[in-house]
Amino acid sequence: MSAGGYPPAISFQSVSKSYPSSRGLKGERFLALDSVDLEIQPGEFFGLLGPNGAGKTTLITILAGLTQASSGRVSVMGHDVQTDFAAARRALGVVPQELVFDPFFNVREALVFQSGYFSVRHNAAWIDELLESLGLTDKAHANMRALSGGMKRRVLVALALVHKPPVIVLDEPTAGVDVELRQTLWHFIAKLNKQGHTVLLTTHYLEEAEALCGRIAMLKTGKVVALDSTSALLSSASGNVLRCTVDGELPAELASKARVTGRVVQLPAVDALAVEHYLTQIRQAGLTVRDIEIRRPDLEDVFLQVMNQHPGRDDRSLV
Ligand SMILES: Nc1ncnc2c1ncn2[C@@H]1O[C@H](COP(=O)(O)OP(=O)(O)OP(=O)(O)O)[C@@H](O)[C@H]1O
Repeated sequence: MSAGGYPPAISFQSVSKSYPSSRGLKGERFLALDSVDLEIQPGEFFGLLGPNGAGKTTLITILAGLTQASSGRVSVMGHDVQTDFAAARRALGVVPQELVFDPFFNVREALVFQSGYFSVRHNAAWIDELLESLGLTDKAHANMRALSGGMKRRVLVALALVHKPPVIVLDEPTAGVDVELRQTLWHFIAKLNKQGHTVLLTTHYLEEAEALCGRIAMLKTGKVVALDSTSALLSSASGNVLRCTVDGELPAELASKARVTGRVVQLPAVDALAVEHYLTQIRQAGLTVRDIEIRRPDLEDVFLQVMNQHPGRDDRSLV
C-alpha cells in the first residue's frame, strides 16, 4: 500500500521469468527477468530503461497478462494480473511496440470495436477527443491498411486509451516516428498524466525520458540496477562532460570512453585536468578540435555510467 493507503498503480514483487533457451540444450532455460521488485504509485510518470534484451518488454507483457511470470506477483491498481485478470486488464492501456492491427476495419470502427471489448458503451465523445488529440480526425474513415507507419502508431495509442484506463503503458512509442507525432503524443500523454493517469514508459530516447519521467528504473540483464527520481539520478553523476567536434576518427583508447555521434564527441571528465588530457590526446592524433563545451552529465551519461558499473550476467542460462 502507498502512504495514502491506496494500492500502487503497478506492483512487481520478486518477478522472475525464464524462457526455454535458444541454445537448444535440453531442459536449459534463459533467465529474462531476475527477481524484479518495482512499485509505481498512482499519478507517477515512470521510465523503464535498459539496453536491448534487458527485459523491458517481457516485464510489460507480464503486466498485460500476455505471458506469465515464472515466479513473483504482479498487480495493477491492486488487482492481481493472474487471479483478477479482467479488472487488472481494464485498469491498463498498453501501447505495444509492434504495429499489430485488424486490417478489415477503418480507424473509427476499430476504436468502437475496442470499446466493445472493454464493455464501454456510448463512447463516441471520447473517441472523437482521441482522434482530435492524436491528429487522426481526417483519417477516421481510412482503412488501417492504407495508413502510414506513423499514423498506425497514433491509432495504436488511441486503441490503448479507448477505455480511459487509469494506467497507461507505452513500450517504445516513438521508435521511428517523426518529430510532429512525438510532440503530439507527448503533449497528450502529459495532459493525461496531469489529470491523474499513471504512465509507464520504455524508451531508448533518453532525452525524452529525462524530460518526461519523474522516476526511472534501469534494467540490465533482467535485474534492476538503478531506481531513483530523475533529478537524483542526474545529480548522482560524477564530473562533467567534454563535448566537442573533431574532424576525423578518434584514437581507439578515447573512442572506447566516448559517446560519438558523427563528428560530435562527448567524453566524461572528472576535472579540468582530464579535459586538458583529452584535448592533448586528440591533437596529438593530428585531429582538429572545434566547438568545445563543458556540460553537466545528462541522463544518457548517467545511463552509460550505471551500465558500466554493473557488469550484468554474461550467462543468463539456467539448467
Ligand atoms: N518468447 C521468448 N522466448 C525466448 N526468449 C525470449 C522470448 N521473449 C524474449 N526473450 C529473451 O528475453 C530477453 C529479454 O527480452 P525483452 O524483449 O524483454 O528485452 P527488451 O529490454 O524489451 O529489449 P529491446 O530494448 O530490444 O526491446 C532477450 O534476451 C530476449 O531474447
